Order: sequence, then structure tokens, then C-alpha cells
Amino acid sequence: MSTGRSILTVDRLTKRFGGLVAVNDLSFEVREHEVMGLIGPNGSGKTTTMNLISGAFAPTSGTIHLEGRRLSGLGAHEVTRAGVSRTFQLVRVLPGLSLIDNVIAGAAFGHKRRWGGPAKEQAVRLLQRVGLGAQIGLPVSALTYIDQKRLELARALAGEPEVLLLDEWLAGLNPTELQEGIALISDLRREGRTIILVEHVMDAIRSLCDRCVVMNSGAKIAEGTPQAVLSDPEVIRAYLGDE
Ligand SMILES: Nc1ncnc2c1ncn2[C@@H]1O[C@H](COP(=O)(O)OP(=O)(O)OP(=O)(O)O)[C@@H](O)[C@H]1O
Repeated sequence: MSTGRSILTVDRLTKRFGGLVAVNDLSFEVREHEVMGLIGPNGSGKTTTMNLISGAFAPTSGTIHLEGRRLSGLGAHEVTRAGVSRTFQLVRVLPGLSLIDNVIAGAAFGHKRRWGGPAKEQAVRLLQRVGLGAQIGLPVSALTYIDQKRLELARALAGEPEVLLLDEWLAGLNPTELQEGIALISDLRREGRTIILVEHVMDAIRSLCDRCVVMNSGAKIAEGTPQAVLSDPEVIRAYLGDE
């Protein structure tokens, strides 16, 4: 549960791609230990916002701070080091490395760095934690899609981030895997992680998020509990269109 203390602050963030304003004067705060859902229809600017927070893109204007430290302007590696780890909408694992080395890479480049024995022990623990205990010896190429997602999550956790960004981590899972995935994120929530979740699966949003920020055409159109925002007429209109 959230302590109410703000840990990540996004202030008047704007990102233009040529004439297109993908993120438009967006402000919100993420509180310690909360799961914040960043939701909205396709193309509303959610992934661009994640890319701005994680340092993949520099903002056109506006700032992002993590515990008072300015992140905007830092590169992706520096943002990871500062304490923000992410998973990607399209999974990015390192196919040439073993599962353990994939996770160790997350520790080596993460917020709290580890090497050698301690990094390996942590990697094994995290692989078990995300449900890959039985697959530890397999090559990455032998993993199913959900298992690659699990691996990516273990890698993101290995750096012990202050804030974890999950970009549609539940997308593309079958119904059984979806329930497993929700349970896994629910565990992370219970242990007090601070998470920003970009998600389209409404069941997941309802069961996992303490609060949601809703975007449409790059701008914030609502903010509040999942129950409140999902019954907001403007949000419903944004999802369903003017029809
Ligand atoms: N690198 C880029 N160059 C140009 N335009 C981009 C780029 N990335 C995103 N956009 C545009 O910015 C807008 C917001 O896209 P974004 O991917 O952030 O939306 P989204 O809410 O994550 O959508 P989805 O739910 O479909 O993933 C879209 O119009 C998209 O085409």
C-alpha cells in the first residue's frame, strides 16, 4: 500500500515528433509502494511516456524527477542506474546468453549493482520467483513467449529498482497465463514495489492498480481509482469514440 510519499514526479511533460504531439503537457506523481496504471486508447501516448521516463527519448519540454533527482536529460543507462527499470512492449531478452546471465546483466547495469557469486545467487532466486525455476538450464531460444516475459521481469527486478515500468507486460498471454501474470504482479505489489503499469487488460487494471492516469491524444483526461476513472464519461468516450 502506498505511503502517500511521492517518489516519481512528471511535470508538464511534452514530446513532439515533428508536427505530432505524442505527449502533451502531462503531469502526474507516483507514490511509494503504489501500482499506478497508465491507461488510454491506442496511440494516446502511453508508451512514449514510458520511453521518456526510462530515458529512451528526451522530452521536448517538461521534467521528470525520481526522489528529487532530475531524470529528464539522462540517458537510458543512467536512468536505470538511478533506479528505474523497465520491461518492453515487445520483449527484449539477450538470446546469446543463458537465463542466469540475462538476469545477471540486469544486476550489473541496475540500480544496486551486484557481481559474481551474489549476482548469480540473486539471479537463481529471481528466476524461481518469476516461475522459471524449472527452465534455468534451457537456452533463451527454447523459452515460450510468456517465459521470455518472465525472464525480462526477472532482469528488471535484478537491479532492485525504486520504480518498475511494465509496458503491456500482460499482452499476448492466454487466459491461464494471464491469471498467472496478474498473480505475479500482485505479489510484487504486496511486497511494496512501486510500479507504473501500461495495460489494456481491464481485469488487470481493476485488480492491480491503486490509481490510474488516463491519457487521450497525449494529454491526461482523468486520474483516480480504477473504479472512478473507468466510470468517467470522458474516459468511456475516449475508449469507445464519439459514437
Ligand atoms: N518514434 C516515433 N516517431 C514518430 N511518432 C511516434 C513515435 N513513437 C510514437 N509515435 C506516435 O506518437 C503517438 C503516441 O504513440 P504511443 O505509442 O505512445 O501510444 P500508446 O498509447 O502507447 O499506444 P498503444 O496502446 O497502441 O501502444 C502515436 O500517434 C504514435 O504514432
